[in-house]
Amino acid sequence: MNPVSALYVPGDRPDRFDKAAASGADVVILDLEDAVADAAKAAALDHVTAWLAARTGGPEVQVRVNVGADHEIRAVRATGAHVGLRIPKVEAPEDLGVIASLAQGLPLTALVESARGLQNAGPIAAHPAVAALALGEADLASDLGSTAEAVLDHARIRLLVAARAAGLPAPMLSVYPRIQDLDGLRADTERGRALGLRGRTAVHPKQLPVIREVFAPDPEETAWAEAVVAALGGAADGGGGVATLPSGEMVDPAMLGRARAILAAGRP
Ligand SMILES: CC(C)(COP(=O)(O)OP(=O)(O)OC[C@H]1O[C@@H](n2cnc3c(N)ncnc32)[C@H](O)[C@@H]1OP(=O)(O)O)[C@@H](O)C(=O)NCCC(=O)NCCSC(=O)C[C@H](O)C(=O)O
Ligand SMILES: [Mg+2]
Repeated sequence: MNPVSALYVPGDRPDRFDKAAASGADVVILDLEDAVADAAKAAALDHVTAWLAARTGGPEVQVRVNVGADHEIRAVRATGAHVGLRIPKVEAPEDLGVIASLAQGLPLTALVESARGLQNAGPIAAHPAVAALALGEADLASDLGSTAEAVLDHARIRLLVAARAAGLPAPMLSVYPRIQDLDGLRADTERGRALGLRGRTAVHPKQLPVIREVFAPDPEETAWAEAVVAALGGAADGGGGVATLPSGEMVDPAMLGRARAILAAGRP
């Protein structure tokens, strides 16, 4: 199944690393950036690298490094752990040159968190070291001076288009910082899902069940996808053709890609 949930844990809270790994999140993000005060950054890097070096299994892990902190990438690389690197505040593909060479093949998730980054989302996504895009909505709102839903939706859509045009997966949604407001989390996550984003990053384990529920395979969508594949199986492989579903909907190969993606996303 594609990852749909990720949990941030501050790098200076090693007491929480194992909890995060056992939380059921598909991805654990060890944060060295904004969740860690400047005075604690060196100790956080030590905690993160020690944990990575000792780790023997568990969910996918990413490390969010600081802007310009090449030594952090070197230190993570030196652990030999196969982790992803989450690169904050990427504004242009040139920002990734040195990082990509230091990363030596570790997959990069580029965080787009500014107007300039959003303008350059296409070229950033096309950088060969970039495996995924993600939006940093809090920083973006500060840069734009707007928290309007329409502005946020616009940013989400632009990021989705940039990612898909570069052949990358649909981005996950950014964090929802109001931890106690699970109804608000659900509503906002459903809005993001309807736009086409897939999955969400969390800041607290209690947010994970809501995220998982919103991104669970939708039985109606799955039934539609199965019907499309059943109706078009032979015709599409043979180069085209139309069919009519029992519901009366006309379908042709244009719908087959989406149907197959829905079925693939629900498969373990
Ligand atoms: C937000 C928090 C500081 C809240 O911490 P706290 O008040 O201590 O939480 P609780 O008392 O409710 O904790 C209950 C139990 O859950 C465990 N817990 C809590 N949070 C985590 C976590 N993130 N990972 C693992 N485990 C967690 C506690 O240990 C308790 O367990 P137990 O004692 O066994 O009952 C805190 O949740 C936190 O630090 N969250 C992560 C914050 C973070 O990383 N932020 C940075 C990413 S978001 C961002 O940067 C924005 C982005 O860049 C943008 O621009 O948009
Ligand atoms: Mg940010």
